Amino acid sequence: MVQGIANWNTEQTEEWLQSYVDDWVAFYRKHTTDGEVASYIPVLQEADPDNLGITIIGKNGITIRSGDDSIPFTMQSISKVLSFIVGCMERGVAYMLDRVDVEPAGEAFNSIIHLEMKQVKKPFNPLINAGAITVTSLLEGKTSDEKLKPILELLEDMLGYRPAINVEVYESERDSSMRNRAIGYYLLEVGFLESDLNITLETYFKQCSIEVTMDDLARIGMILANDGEDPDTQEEIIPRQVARIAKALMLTCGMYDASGKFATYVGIPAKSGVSGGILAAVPPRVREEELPFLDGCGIGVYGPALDDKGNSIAGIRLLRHIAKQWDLSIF
Ligand SMILES: NC(=O)CC[C@H](N)C(=O)O
Repeated sequence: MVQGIANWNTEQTEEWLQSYVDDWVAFYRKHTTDGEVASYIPVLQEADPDNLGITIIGKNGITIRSGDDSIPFTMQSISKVLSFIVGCMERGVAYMLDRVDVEPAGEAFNSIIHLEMKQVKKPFNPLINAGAITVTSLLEGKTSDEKLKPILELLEDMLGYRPAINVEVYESERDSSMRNRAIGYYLLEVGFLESDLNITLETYFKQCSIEVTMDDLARIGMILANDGEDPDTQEEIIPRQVARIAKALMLTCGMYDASGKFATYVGIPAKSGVSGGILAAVPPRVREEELPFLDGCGIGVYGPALDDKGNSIAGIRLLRHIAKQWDLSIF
């Protein structure tokens, strides 16, 4: 560690961190060839598999951006964190947790088997498709646009602008997602849905198609890391209890059936999506004095080449490296 860094100003610190991150992104970009872009939603196949980038937003406005940092992409499964948060804000935590469990499923994100085989009373968790579709059905509003509005408003509160829905991606998923329809029909049959199935699925496909950038994910991550408070304004955007449950879910279920490995080797609450995005929140804790500015930082990653679980292959390796180098694991 560099002597005296604790006394550096923001600019010096940024420069120092930036040089490391640039090297690491250049190195891990080569790893993108080990993965493949998602193809089951046809439009996602158009992404450039070589892309890799990261934004870190930390204390005192410290911002590190590296790699392909301005490419917009759709949230996909990352939106499940937001719909769950909005559900808790609208209905209350107890109402939501009565209807969706908080246990890792240990199956693929779009699995249906665990619902049937174990005859469960509620879906395993809000971050797999069965749970997320159930959560979407619990949101207030009669139309998909009414259900979606509070999600977009929450994003606007965090980001300072209201993100748009990528209509091409929405239509592509809507017209190809037989499996999500199958999950939806199963949920309907067992009585888990509280809204019309078609409206629920329409909302779910739209929330997955909300377009963001790595900077946006890093800001959301920073607010979650700080228990729902925007550290710049001290404003509470997400109730503390809800933000903490969201982080617990991200840590235990956020990377699908690779969540255990991610917790072990990276140790940061995170949520991925099949577009290649990763949202990560680094909760503050007592650290070596030299790196205080990374306490409570948010990280956004984009790398559309995925591993066989549906997580950004180079993105995960990059995060693992950064977490190790900078001691970011919460454990
Ligand atoms: N893992 C994901 O990102 C999945 C989201 C995608 N929209 C789906 O439902 O299949």
